[in-house]
Amino acid sequence: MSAAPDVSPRAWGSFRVRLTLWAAGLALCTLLGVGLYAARQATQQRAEFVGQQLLSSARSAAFQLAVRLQEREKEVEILSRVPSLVESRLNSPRVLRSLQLRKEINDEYVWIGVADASGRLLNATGGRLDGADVRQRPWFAAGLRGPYTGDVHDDAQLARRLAHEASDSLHFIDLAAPVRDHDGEVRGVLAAHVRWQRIARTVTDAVRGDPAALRTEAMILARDGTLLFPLHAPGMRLPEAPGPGRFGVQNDADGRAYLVARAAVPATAQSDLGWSVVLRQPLEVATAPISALRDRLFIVGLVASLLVAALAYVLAVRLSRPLEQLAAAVVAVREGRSSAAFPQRCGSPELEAMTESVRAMTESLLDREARLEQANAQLEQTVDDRTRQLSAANAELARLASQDALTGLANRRAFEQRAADEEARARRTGRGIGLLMLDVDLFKSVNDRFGHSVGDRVLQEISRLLEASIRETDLAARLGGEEFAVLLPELAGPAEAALVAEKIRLAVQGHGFAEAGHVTLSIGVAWADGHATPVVVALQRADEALYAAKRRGRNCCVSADDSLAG
Ligand SMILES: Nc1nc2c(ncn2[C@@H]2O[C@H](COP(=O)(O)OP(=O)(O)OP(=O)(O)O)[C@@H](O)[C@H]2O)c(=O)[nH]1
Repeated sequence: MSAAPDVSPRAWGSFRVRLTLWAAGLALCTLLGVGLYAARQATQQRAEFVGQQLLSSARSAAFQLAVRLQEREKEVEILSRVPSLVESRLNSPRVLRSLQLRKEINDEYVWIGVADASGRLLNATGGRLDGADVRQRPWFAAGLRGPYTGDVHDDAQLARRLAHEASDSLHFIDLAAPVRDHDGEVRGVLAAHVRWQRIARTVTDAVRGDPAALRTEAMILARDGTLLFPLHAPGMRLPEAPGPGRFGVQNDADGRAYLVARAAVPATAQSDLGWSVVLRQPLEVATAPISALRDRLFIVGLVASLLVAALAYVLAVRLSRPLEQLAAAVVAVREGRSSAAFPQRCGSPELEAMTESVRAMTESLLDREARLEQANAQLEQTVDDRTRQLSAANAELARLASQDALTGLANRRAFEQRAADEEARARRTGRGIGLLMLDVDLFKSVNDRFGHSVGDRVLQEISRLLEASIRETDLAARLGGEEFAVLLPELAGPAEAALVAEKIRLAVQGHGFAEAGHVTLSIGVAWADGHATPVVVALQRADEALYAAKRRGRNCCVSADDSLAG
């Protein structure tokens, strides 16, 4: 037999909690899934947008850097053609004055000097380099041929001589232009060293002005990809920097992700150094608005999930309550309680249909059970009746088995049974049993004269006389035909038995039979004490005494002892 289902409140509570958790979890997963997908898309678009902005800023910074460099190139080229340099001696104070004025106008120049065509420095701002041999300087050889712009280089010796010690001040750009006389003959070379830091700062200034460039780093790369600016890590290379005019996402050596945009610095009128400006911004900064949006979406999703959970709980309660009532009603029916109450309102047609079906099924089962109980009760009543009838029939059978049909007296079998019982009692009590054997005298003639039926009625009347003559504790029996016997238990002695016999004889003798007149009895009397004379023997003796009475002329009582004596 299968176990009954658990319909306890705990089970229903678990159902509600599970439904609520499923709904909340589903809502949270859906919202998070959609939110994360949307945030991912928005992050990509934001990165694209910011990348374009960075690229645009990089292009602008590269252009400004080119303009700045070109301005310096133009200044040196113009300075090489001023009248003082064309006309005066290159080592004259006038030339020095022109150089110094030029340097004072723009502090990007760290040094301006002029060398003669043989490579000897004749005049220079600061005066410390005068007379120096500059033939090995790249700017000198190039400056003899035409305007020259050298790439960024460090010059510790120059810096020391100019009393510059900061590392970012050790880097310079060399500009040079030939100094010609009116005939166009080269007289010397004008050279200027520009502080690279000042030139390069153009790109940071350009980026700093962009409010969107939060935590944006500006860099300048040489043609070979090495870092020219800033100079805190000279010689550094950006890993997989995008090509000029492009942007992308890169990780630095520490694994931090950056949006990187690279723009080529346009060539100036006299130089093409192959620089490029690189701007990079941490990806997390670039996509910070999306991250904030994602966080807000997460909170909104969480709140929405809680709302969905609350709604799901209300729904679960509404769904489970009628089911709970239905289950309780079914349990009440199963336990035979009369308090089974089916839910009245279920909230949905399906549940109401199911409730109605269960109610109808229950009523049908209860009706069948009642009818079965009624049938059982009827069956039990019938069985009881039949048992009673059977008991009565058995009792009747027992009675018939122990009773003489004609006279209603005990029959031989009942007499012998009773005699055996009394014999056992006599052995215990020591009181004897009187036994009488009786026979109707000349009964054949009664039959012959009045008919057999009159004879029967005579036998019946004699039986009543016998019963009337003895105690209730005595027993009269018809042994067969016209022969009777009487058992007289608990007598004091054989004399008492003889007295009873005589009493019976007199009663029959004195009785007037309606149809047959007078009838007499012959009676044999014997005594049983349960020890020396058992009942069987006493009956034998009584029978013999009866025959003795017959022989003496009938209508008399003969005791066994007398008969033996006679
Ligand atoms: N009506 C009637 N007669 C019976 C019944 N049983 C035995 N008898 C008759 O009783 C008679 C007995 O006769 P007997 O044995 O000759 O004895 P008796 O005529 O009584 O003579 P004694 O006993 O010598 O005095 C028989 O005629 C039996 O038919 C009975 O149940 N009813």
